Amino acid sequence: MRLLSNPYRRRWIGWGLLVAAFFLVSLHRSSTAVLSGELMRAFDTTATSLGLLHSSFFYLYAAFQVPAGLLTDRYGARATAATGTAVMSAGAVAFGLASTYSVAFGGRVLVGLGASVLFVAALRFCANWFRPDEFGTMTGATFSVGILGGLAATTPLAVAISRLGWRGSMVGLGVAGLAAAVGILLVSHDSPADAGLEPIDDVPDRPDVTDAATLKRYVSDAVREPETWLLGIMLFFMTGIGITIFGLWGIPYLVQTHGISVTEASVYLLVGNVGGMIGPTAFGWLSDRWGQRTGLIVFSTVVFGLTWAVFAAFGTVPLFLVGAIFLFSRVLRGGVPLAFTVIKERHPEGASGTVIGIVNTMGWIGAAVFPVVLGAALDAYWTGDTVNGTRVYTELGYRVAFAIAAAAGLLAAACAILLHVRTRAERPLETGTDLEQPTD
Ligand SMILES: N[C@@H](Cc1c[nH]cn1)C(=O)NCC(=O)O
Repeated sequence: MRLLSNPYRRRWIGWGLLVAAFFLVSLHRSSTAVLSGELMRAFDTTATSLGLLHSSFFYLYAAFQVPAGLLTDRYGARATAATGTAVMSAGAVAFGLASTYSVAFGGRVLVGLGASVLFVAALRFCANWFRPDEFGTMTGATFSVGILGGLAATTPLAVAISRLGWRGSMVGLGVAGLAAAVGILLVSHDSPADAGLEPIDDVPDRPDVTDAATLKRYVSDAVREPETWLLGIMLFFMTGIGITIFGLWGIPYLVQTHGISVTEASVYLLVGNVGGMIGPTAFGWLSDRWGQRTGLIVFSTVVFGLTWAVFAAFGTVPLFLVGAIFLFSRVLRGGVPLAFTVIKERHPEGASGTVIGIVNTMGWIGAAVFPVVLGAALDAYWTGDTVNGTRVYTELGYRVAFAIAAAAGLLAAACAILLHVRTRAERPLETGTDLEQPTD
């Protein structure tokens, strides 16, 4: 019981439940790769209808980031996250039990809708329970849990499917999500005061909820601020290219240019994702210690652009270097989630969810756009070769795709540098005070 009545312990349990639900979001988001064969057999789908089932999640997720932020600020992180987790989990159960494609599609739509609130709600919770000089670490740690959820959608999900079947696995994830929803409702209160607890030292007393008229003003203030667009455009490139290469074209590139198996290729992506888990938490922690945000974002965007420039320049990079580059570049890219910390710190406390939702939207629009852009580049250099009906792309095609990724990285770096220069004159993060200040 002391666990729940001590605000310093309670905040970790509340956050743990929220990120457990966010872990499920990431798992569902990436699950179609492993589920695809089963779904084709169960519903006799074409590649197009399977693609629709997969991509509908991303479109819904992107479209609902702003409403998710508004709901979180208006009704609180607890109510919004518990409802979202329950909707997502009911969708997973419906998906697992579906007897037709339409029911499965409806279930997947519910999963996407419910899932869309959890990242924003988890960060809004952190804004109310953690000090400003802890928020960078919490942003990074939340992001890292997202990467872990994506990892769970690979071999662990495949093992679960082989033991429980795809339907049993989906229903199981749904039941786990419903349990998380109940836990969030019981424990993840909007603030220490809302939970009836003593305040936490140096955590400013924040409004649990914001009224609708004030929220409208916050949205118009945010969209008029150039920094919002610089952060959003930077995330558009970074999330878009990252998700496209690590979620889609990375495996075909390794298989087709190095002649290795899909299983072997997936090990290199796994190594990259391990880096992707370490980087955000490490950079968040460093950022809080150093009182530095935008300089770290600049560093990460430059490393990102240079990484893809290496692949664009050399095409077939030796495999040991591929592993090393994937690992280190993903670690060093860990400064990017600080974008959410920066936007939160530029606006009033009651707008945290809304402004985080606004910039996150742009990242996920990138994730919808770049698979098509890089796919078109590969198709443009395709020479007509196929193996077992699958297109085999040329090394030149991959180099052009990587050159686009490098150019996207440079544009992201330009946004980050501009942001850094514009915000340099503002006061640095004051640690240990009850004031939140714009950083850098
Ligand atoms: N972990 C990220 C998603 C991501 C980016 N690159 C690979 N995965 C994340 O948490 N993004 C925010 C969200 O809304 O999921």
